[in-house]
Amino acid sequence: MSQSRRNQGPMLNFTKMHGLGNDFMVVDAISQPFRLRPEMIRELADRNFGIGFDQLLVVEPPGLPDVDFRYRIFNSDGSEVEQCGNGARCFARFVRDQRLTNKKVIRVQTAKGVIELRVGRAGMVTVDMGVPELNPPAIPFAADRRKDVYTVELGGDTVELSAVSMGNPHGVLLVDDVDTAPVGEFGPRLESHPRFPARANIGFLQIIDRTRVRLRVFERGSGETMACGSGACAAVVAGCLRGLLDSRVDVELKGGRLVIEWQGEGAPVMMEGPTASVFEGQLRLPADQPPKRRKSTRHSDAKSGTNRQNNRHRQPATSRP
Ligand SMILES: N[C@H](CCC[C@H](N)C(=O)O)C(=O)O
Repeated sequence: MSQSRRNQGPMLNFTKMHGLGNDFMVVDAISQPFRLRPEMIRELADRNFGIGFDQLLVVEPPGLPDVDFRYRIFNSDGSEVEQCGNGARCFARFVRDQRLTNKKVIRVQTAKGVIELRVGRAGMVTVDMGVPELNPPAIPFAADRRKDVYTVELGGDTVELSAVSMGNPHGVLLVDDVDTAPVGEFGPRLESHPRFPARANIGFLQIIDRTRVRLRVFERGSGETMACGSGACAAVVAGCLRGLLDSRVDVELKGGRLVIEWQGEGAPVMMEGPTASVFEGQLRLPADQPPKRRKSTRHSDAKSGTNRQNNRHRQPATSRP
């Protein structure tokens, strides 16, 4: 066997998806061996030299009872994070497209808890994003007590922002017009501001009226994206805490619209929006990725009790050459 063949690892099947232009590489790590190092994720995320994506989403077998899958999320800088709202909707579509389940209500374990995904018609998915966390230590955000609006020193400037966790940390600033907001200047400086010890996603929120807003988000670990689902949730929470929004809000992002509902403190934030599957691909992993064979887990609908297997999308995971 040639040297080059010996240096080649297994093939990896993936699907490219997006939620309002926030785009993802999605991998079924149940049916095929998968393990990537952060530098490999950064290479694959590169829009010139790799596949190009904002986040990598990985489907794993559940680690908890009464949960269908585990959902791991990696930013384009290789960092693993706790939540991705647009990704959660695409996750629900992916596991059904790949016949890993035929359930319409899917429970998914993330690094920070369990979220419930409800598949609707025409690619629409509703996600229960959980109860927002507002206590500074849990966000995490450095503050001596919880406030609805904090003043943050930023070099010679000071900015007012709300701090919210949707499982992942967000800072939300009010702006008059998102088109002229200082996203490129303040985004990176606030993303890595010392008061956000785990860094943060930074939302720039323009209130149109009590039921409509516009939003741009400079995402932690990925930069400005076309849309941010958890950011839309955090922005509506911030607007409600300031008494500026009703409980159901249309959030206009660069890539399109999400509908966010929040009934107030202690209630979960509900997010509804579209999903899109763009293409399926294969790549060959480097040889130093020893396959960890997992037993294949097929999920069946509790009612039908049937397992549907689909090889339509997937080559059998190749063993090492
Ligand atoms: N950049 C985020 C993860 C992706 C969130 C976003 N794509 C969404 O739809 O919620 C973070 O580091 O917390």
